[in-house]
Amino acid sequence: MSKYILAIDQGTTSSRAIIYNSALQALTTAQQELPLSYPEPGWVEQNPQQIWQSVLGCIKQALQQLALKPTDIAAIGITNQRETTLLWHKASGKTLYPAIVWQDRRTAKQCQQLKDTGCEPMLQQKTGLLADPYFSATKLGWLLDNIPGARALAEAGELCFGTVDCYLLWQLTGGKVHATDASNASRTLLFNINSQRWDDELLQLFDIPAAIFPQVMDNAAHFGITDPHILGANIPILSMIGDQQAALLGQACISPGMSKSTYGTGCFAVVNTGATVMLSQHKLLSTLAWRLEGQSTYALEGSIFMAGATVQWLRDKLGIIQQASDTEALAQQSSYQQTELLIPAFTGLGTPYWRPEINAALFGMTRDTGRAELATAALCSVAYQSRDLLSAMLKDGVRVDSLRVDGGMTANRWYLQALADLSQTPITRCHTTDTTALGAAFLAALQLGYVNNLTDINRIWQSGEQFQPVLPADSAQALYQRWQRACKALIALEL
Ligand SMILES: Nc1ncnc2c1ncn2[C@@H]1O[C@H](COP(=O)(O)OP(=O)(O)O)[C@@H](O)[C@H]1O
Ligand SMILES: O=P(O)(O)OC[C@H](O)CO
Repeated sequence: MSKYILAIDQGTTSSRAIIYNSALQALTTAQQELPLSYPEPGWVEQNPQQIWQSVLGCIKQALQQLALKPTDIAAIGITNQRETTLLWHKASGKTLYPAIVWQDRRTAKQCQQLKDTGCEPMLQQKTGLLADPYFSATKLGWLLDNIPGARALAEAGELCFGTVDCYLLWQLTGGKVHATDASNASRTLLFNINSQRWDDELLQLFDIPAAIFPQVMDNAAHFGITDPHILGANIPILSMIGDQQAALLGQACISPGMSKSTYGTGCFAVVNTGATVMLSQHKLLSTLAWRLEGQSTYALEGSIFMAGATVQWLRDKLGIIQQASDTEALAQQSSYQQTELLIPAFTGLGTPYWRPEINAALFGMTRDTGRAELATAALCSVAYQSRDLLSAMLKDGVRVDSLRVDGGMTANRWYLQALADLSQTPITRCHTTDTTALGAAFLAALQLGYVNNLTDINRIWQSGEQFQPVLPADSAQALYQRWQRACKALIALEL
């Protein structure tokens, strides 16, 4: 009998396929890096075919690594980078344009207009989100307005809109299923998280025809079966969930008040708020954590656009490191007290600033500034931004006493100590950095009946290393105040 679960984790910089046994132990991982392109300042795109082919390649490689046949897989679960927007022809499956990636801020002006015309409170009330180019709505509007003929085709019902989960489902089912899940839908700025529907008033506001929208399903459901031409078997797809919500589940944050922070390309701190939507007064996002059997669990989220991506910038643009892990040894040669301070607003600033038009800046350079100081500034910038998120949560009445962390950047022990020190918060690393895939696999297991309910995740989650703050609180406070002054100065510059 087939009993393995295959989780697809389609992240911003890489795709992964992980095969789990029925006890949800990860047996093998296959991974492929994915490039991003930056065709104009502020634009971030990805090739949809490359996304799909990398996923397919990883699935085949993972099966090969365990010498399994596709028929050995009982179910597939999908988790993905969220908000990234695709538009394709219903008949051919051909995309009309590259995927517009979540970090893209080409629609900053439209979002400013929404703010100027006083729409933001209504947007927040309906969707839990804010008027920012991060979300899918204005990206989709841009596609319809800028690709010749797209709007007419959309109105005629000949196009499909989808985020990456939806696009992968379409590909895996051979173009038979156009569906998304509630957690991904909740990141589009078009989905009403109270009524759990695509919102007509929002579709009108953003001028988007209803005909292009996918069906919205629970996070554990029968989404479809794989086309046998693709993998050589009919495998059911039984879960889909946005990567940050998947990590919340994979980190066993299933009770209200529990929180995690994932450090991949960006950083996303998410706290479970239970069955009620909690609207932030301090620029956090309210989002759907998951919907199971029609019952929604909500979350509060703080989003940082450049976490591990800042480390990639050191590698790919400055060329001062060979690989991301080199930052650890470099940072050991400097200290938090260094004068250099990096504000990595390479794709604008997210929570709590929401300033898509701001660019990055490096303050406090001296003649001695070198590789070590730049690496330290990069790592500390992610810790300071994390403190921004935790402070916003505290102002909203949510105290994070200790934080569960995961994601590629948490392989860096120096960074995790800096995070504990600069945020003055005890940090617990999960036994696996792949909590995202685990969340998706767990939901597929729930649908298969391998686990009974969400509390079973507590049997699977294991604590890894812990990091306690050792920097005195007043020193951390002084450093953080310097960070805040620098952010304020950069925003005030309006260059
Ligand atoms: N040892 C390390 N130190 C700092 N950053 C790291 C380290 N290892 C990986 N990273 C960063 O983690 C990110 C990859 O993490 P991952 O969780 O795979 O991201 P994503 O899912 O967004 O593609 C990269 O941006 C990389 O720079
Ligand atoms: O690629 P990640 O893991 O940084 O996640 C991207 C987020 O889903 C964007 O909202």
